[in-house]
Amino acid sequence: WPAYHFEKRQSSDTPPAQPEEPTFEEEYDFVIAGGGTAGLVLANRLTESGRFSVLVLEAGPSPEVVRAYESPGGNQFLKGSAVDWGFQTTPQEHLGSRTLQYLRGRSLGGSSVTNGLYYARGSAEVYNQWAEKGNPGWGWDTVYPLFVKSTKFNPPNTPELSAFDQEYKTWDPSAYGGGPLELGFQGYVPESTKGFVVACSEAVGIPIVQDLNLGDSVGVKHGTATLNAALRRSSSYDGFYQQARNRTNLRVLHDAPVTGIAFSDPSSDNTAMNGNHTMSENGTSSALPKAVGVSYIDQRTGFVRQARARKEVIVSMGAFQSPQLLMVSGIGPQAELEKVGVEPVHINENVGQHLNDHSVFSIMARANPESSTTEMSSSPDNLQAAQADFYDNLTGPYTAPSGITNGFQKLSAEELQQIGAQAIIDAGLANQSHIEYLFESIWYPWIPTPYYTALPNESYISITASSMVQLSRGHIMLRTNSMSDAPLINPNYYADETDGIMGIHSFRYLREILRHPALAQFTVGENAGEVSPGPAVADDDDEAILEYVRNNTIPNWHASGTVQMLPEEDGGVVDPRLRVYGVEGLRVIDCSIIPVLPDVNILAAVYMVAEKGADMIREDWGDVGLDEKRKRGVRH
Ligand SMILES: Cc1cc2nc3c(=O)[nH]c(=O)nc-3n(C[C@H](O)[C@H](O)[C@H](O)COP(=O)(O)OP(=O)(O)OC[C@H]3O[C@@H](n4cnc5c(N)ncnc54)[C@H](O)[C@@H]3O)c2cc1C
Repeated sequence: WPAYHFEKRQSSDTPPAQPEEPTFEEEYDFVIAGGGTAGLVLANRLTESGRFSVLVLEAGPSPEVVRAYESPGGNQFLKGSAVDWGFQTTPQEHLGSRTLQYLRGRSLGGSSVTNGLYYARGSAEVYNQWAEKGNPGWGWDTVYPLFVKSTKFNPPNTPELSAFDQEYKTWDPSAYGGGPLELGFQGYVPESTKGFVVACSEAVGIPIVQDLNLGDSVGVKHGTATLNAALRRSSSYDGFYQQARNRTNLRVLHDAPVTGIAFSDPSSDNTAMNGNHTMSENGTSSALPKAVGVSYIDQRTGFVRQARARKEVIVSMGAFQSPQLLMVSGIGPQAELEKVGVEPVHINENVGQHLNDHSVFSIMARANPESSTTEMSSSPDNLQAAQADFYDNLTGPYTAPSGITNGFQKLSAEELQQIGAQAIIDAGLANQSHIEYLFESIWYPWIPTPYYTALPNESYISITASSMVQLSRGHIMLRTNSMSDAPLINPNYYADETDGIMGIHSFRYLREILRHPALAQFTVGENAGEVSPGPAVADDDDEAILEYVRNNTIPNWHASGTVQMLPEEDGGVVDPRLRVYGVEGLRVIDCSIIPVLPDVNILAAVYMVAEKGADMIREDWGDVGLDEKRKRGVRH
């Protein structure tokens, strides 16, 4: 087992280093920058065989500083907490210049610790497109076993299943394996949720299906959640990290933000931060600069440290900070690097570009208190009672997030053409689901709406639409050359006209779902209880509908594509083995590499990307035969 160098290599009797030469205090085979969803999957898989040493550097704390993360009902307390980055977008040109809060997990486990708990894989067609666009080995048939491998399904443990449970809490056991990520169903389900499922089916024609995780993403059913059998969140921290944490070849540091990547320079024998100079590890010269380590701040001591990666640096800092780290380290668009005075290592105009995301907007309706979970959060007493129910008996509304029952609708080619959305067909997005409908048993989202003010003595439900074929693209740009400053985040929602067409169309479908008697029976007042927008927006007034959509849009939190896996000439930053173009020894493995957004929420895809990334790294470094070892019962 290779020894680590935890101590400073230099002592008083060694000659001082050249000024531009980093002092690597530690050495590992792999250094992973970012201990989030993907980062901790990699940490687990790369230390599994015992052949490699791995350092994970995570900017945020342990998630246990915000214990609300573990309970489904505690989800409402995470935004703005110590485990959220507190990002804001730039003013959104097509949303009335609104600045949006953009949530991102900031702890070990990253956004898998703070997300909405919904788990689904999307359509086979999407992954087949990943492959067709120049990424062999990423088609559905190849990646499906990796989805299975990472997950384990927990059947509901309620002794007597309700009618709803029996009808809609369904799953196909063959779609899940014995992996560290646990899946199951939320506990408490308000009756209105069933109304939503039936309304999706009868009003909009979305089929009720047994399972959405088999490669066909069209359908509606009760959602699969990242919950364990005790209804606690299963994140990459709870699953992948806990399984691996005692391995002696894994070192995980939280409160350790990465500040830059060190590169070797093939034309020189030195190593420097930001790619100025260096030599490769074994002294051989290479045609390309090689990532040889990272710098980071150890926040427990306040000291800046530098860790050497003998084999590779892996960046897993998510859609905003992965491209930011590449850029401040010298890989990015020329103008962007020049703007902040970063010396280039490799100019690639695609870094930070092509930001692809889903956004949502909702309509809200007054509801019977028992059909909603509004009351749970309406007073400290109510919340304490709900928490007691959860922690003492595992019952009550705190056993559920506010909503993870979603329906996915596919529009026919004729319908897309008829509404003026030919661009979606042209973009190759005809054979997948097009609109996601989400049910929330509360007022959602939490932003103020100019149409109605939620009142403390009323209960609400909300139904939400999200286009799964959004064509607008945004970007990430640098504010400064420091990782301490948040990047400029511009998702650019509704820049593309077709997104507006889809918004108007899905608004009308939302109303049809709400007005269907199966759901309307749980509402209070006229117009199926609709208070936002209510009568201010007529069914046939496209302009007013679009205005409403623009006023109520927030992110669906699926930012991706800023370090796309595509040929460089087609907009790519990483190749099909997730290696960054133009340099050696550097991969990016997280949501930022996704080249075509899945037609669903993207957590499952991120776990799959990390599983595949780990497989490829092990293959490239000769760590094969793992399955053989498993068969022989070798344990690590
Ligand atoms: C509020 C919210 C709700 C969501 N809901 C759902 C859902 O219900 N279902 C679903 O499928 N998807 C959902 N998503 C999306 C999904 O959770 C994310 O796409 C996915 O978790 C991203 O994984 P990642 O590994 O790419 O990034 P992350 O998990 O965000 O990990 C990146 C990590 O890098 C760390 N980092 C950043 N900068 C540095 C630095 N300088 N040094 C060291 N570390 C750094 C971060 O702190 C973080 O831990 C949601 C996301 C959010 C934010």
